[in-house]
This record gives sequence, C-alpha cells and structure tokens, in this order.
Amino acid sequence: MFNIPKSLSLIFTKEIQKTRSLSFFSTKSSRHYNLFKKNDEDDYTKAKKQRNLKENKEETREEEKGHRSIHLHKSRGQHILTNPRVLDAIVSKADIKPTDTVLEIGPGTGNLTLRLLEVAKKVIAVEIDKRMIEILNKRVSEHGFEDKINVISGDALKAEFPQFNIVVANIPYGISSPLIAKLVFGDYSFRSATLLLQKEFVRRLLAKPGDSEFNRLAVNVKLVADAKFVMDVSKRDFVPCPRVDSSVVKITPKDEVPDVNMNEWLAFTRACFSKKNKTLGATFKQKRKVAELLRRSQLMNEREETVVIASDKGDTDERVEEIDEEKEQESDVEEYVSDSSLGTEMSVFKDKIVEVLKVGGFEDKRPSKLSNEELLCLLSLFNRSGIRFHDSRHGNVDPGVVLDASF
Ligand SMILES: C[S@@+](CC[C@H](N)C(=O)[O-])C[C@H]1O[C@@H](n2cnc3c(N)ncnc32)[C@H](O)[C@@H]1O
Repeated sequence: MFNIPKSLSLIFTKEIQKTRSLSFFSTKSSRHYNLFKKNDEDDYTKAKKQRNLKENKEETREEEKGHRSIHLHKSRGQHILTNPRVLDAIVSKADIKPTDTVLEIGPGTGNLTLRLLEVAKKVIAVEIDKRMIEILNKRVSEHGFEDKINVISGDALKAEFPQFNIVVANIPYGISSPLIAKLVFGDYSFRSATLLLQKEFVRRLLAKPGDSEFNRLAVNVKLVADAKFVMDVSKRDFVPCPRVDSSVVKITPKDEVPDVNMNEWLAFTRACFSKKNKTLGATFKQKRKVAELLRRSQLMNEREETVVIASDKGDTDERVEEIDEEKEQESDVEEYVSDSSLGTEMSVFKDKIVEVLKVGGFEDKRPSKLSNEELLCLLSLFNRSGIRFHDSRHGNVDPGVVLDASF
C-alpha cells in the first residue's frame, strides 16, 4: 500500500470524475441525447400543458357561462359540449360558407350557436326548452348576433323548418333516428348535415352489408345520402358527463336518388329487416307476413284500378276516399290470418311470393348481407308481380316512425 498525497488524490479523483463523465457522454451520447431531450421535452410538455390548462380554463369559463345557472335534464339529452377545441373542430369540419343558413337542432346554451353565428349568414335554432332559449338569447345579444338568428321554440320533430342549406348540431341523442329520417326523407334541400351523435349509433349508421351492426337505418339512409365519419368525441367533453362516447358524422344528400317510391321502399325494408338475420324465404313465408302483404296488395291494386276508372268519370278523389273508408273498416290483418275462407287465396299469394324470391335468387339470402342494389332489385320484382308493401291510405309513411322502430 502506498499513500497518495492529498493534493494528488484530489487531482486523481477529479480526473476519474472527468473521465467517467467523459466516457458517459462519449460512449452513451445517444442516451445522453435522449435523456436530455426527454427531460427537455418533459419540461416543455409540462409548460405547454399548464399553459393549455390555463387557456382552457379561461375559454371553458365562457363555454360554461350558460348552463351553470340551470338544472340540466338528462331526459332531454341536455349534455352541454364545453370543450372549445371540439366545438371549433365541428364548425371547421362542417365547412360553412358565409352565405349559408345553418339549421341547428337543440342549441342549448349556445356554445355551438355562437360559433356558427360567427361564420354563417344566419342560424335557425330549434330548441324545446324555454329556459335554454332565455340563456341562448341573452348570450346571442351579448355578442351582437341577434339579427342573424331565428330561434324556434318547440320540438324539432314536429316543427316546420324554414329554409336552410346546411345542418350543424349536437342533437339530443334520443331523437337521432327520427330526426335524421326527417332531414333526409323530408322535403328539404341542404348541402350536408354535420351531427354529433352517440358513438354506437354512428357505427350502426355507417355499417355495411355483412357487418354485425348492419340494419334498416343504414340501408335507408344509404339510399338517399352518403354518411361519413368525422371524429370521435370523449364523454368527458360534456357537462354533465354522459355514459356514452360520441362521434361526429357528416351526412351528404345524394344528387341522384334511385327511381323508387320512397314509401314503398321504407315499408319494404321494414318488412325485410323485421328479422334481419333470417333468410328472406323464412321471413316472407310467415302466415302473418303473407296476410299483411295480401291485404296491402289487394287494397293498393284495387285503389289503382279505381283511380283509372274514376278518373275517366272525373270523380277520382271522392271515389277513392269512399273505397278507402270501406276497406279500412274491413281490413284487418288478424281477420286475414284467421279467416279460413281466405285459405286458398293466402296459399296462392304465398306461392307468388316464393316464386318471386326464387326467380331473383333471394330465397336463401339474408337482408343483413344484401346491398341496396340487390334490395332494389327484389322490390322491383315484388312490385312487378303485384306484391305491394306500403298502404297508401295512411298517406306518407312517417319516416321517423319507420326508422325509429329499428332501435
Ligand atoms: C345535447 S344538448 C346540446 C346543447 C348544445 N347544442 C351543446 O352543444 O352544448 C341537446 C339540446 O337539445 C334540446 N332538445 C331536446 N329535445 C329536443 C327536441 N325534441 N327538439 C328540440 N330541441 C330539443 C335540449 O333541451 C338541449 O338543449
């Protein structure tokens, strides 16, 4: 053992430290770089997060202005979207032009409305809750937008919408199905509808033939419009926080729609999708279904004959109404099912249905796997054989009811 002089030991220790640190930096430079970068990023991220948090808090205060003073009813779907970034994203994805009149269903306290008013020519806002309307009006006038808005107090499913050319809304999820039906099957002309909906609903809306979620809603909407996924929205972006996540979807009405009677189509898809995974053969051979179709086909075919005869006599409407009333009294599917005198007629009609299914190669097919082209082909085969689905005595089918029943 030899003693190192203290002065030398100090130098030695420093050298070792230097070497160690040098070797650390030289041999593990990438690690050093990464560590340094990581630490640097951490600080940066932390600062950014803090800044965002502060900004968010400030912006959220504005977004939370409205609903703080009232009790929100979950039964009315009153979940207020408070994340400013999501609200901005919805407006940006909707692609609103300064000349647009926007229809907004369920404006609530106006978080989305104020943004729409900034970019559009006009906003038509339909709100069922008068307390919301009060808050909305107050906020709208605080921002000086009162001349650009038309607030309609009432139920969006019942209200007549004034003219609009684009829809942007965070709607109450409970009315998604009938509202979409009202928009796409109603007499409205609009460029697109950007809607915030329940995530599960969007999956069903966008489902394709063969997907487990494929259903009548997707089939019917697809006939007249294109629906595209836009983005997911977390349930944490709402107050109060709902139980489900959401997605934004953009629905664009098609320029050209197949030449089909919409009422007939809606009634037909309802019949097909009553048991979407059963074969069409099994569905249409059911006694009740045969009775229903027989009754409707008889009524519709007679009605058409009457229109031809009566129009020759010049009293079309009155005669048709008379006949409709007569038939309405006697027509009841149950009677058809239980009336043994109709036995032969029912059996002939059933054979006719089966024949159509066989000719088209549809007997063993399942509606959940059919494209709209195939469904249109089958409907046309049925109609050409005098098999009808829609009972026009009830006027236009309420598409809301038709679509609603699929959920
Ligand atoms: C999900 S909140 C959306 C509020 C606001 N648009 C937002 O993004 O925070 C739905 C709104 O629709 C309203 N509402 C519910 N049912 C309605 C109906 N049938 N017709 C019109 N508005 C309705 C509710 O009162 C509520 O204000």
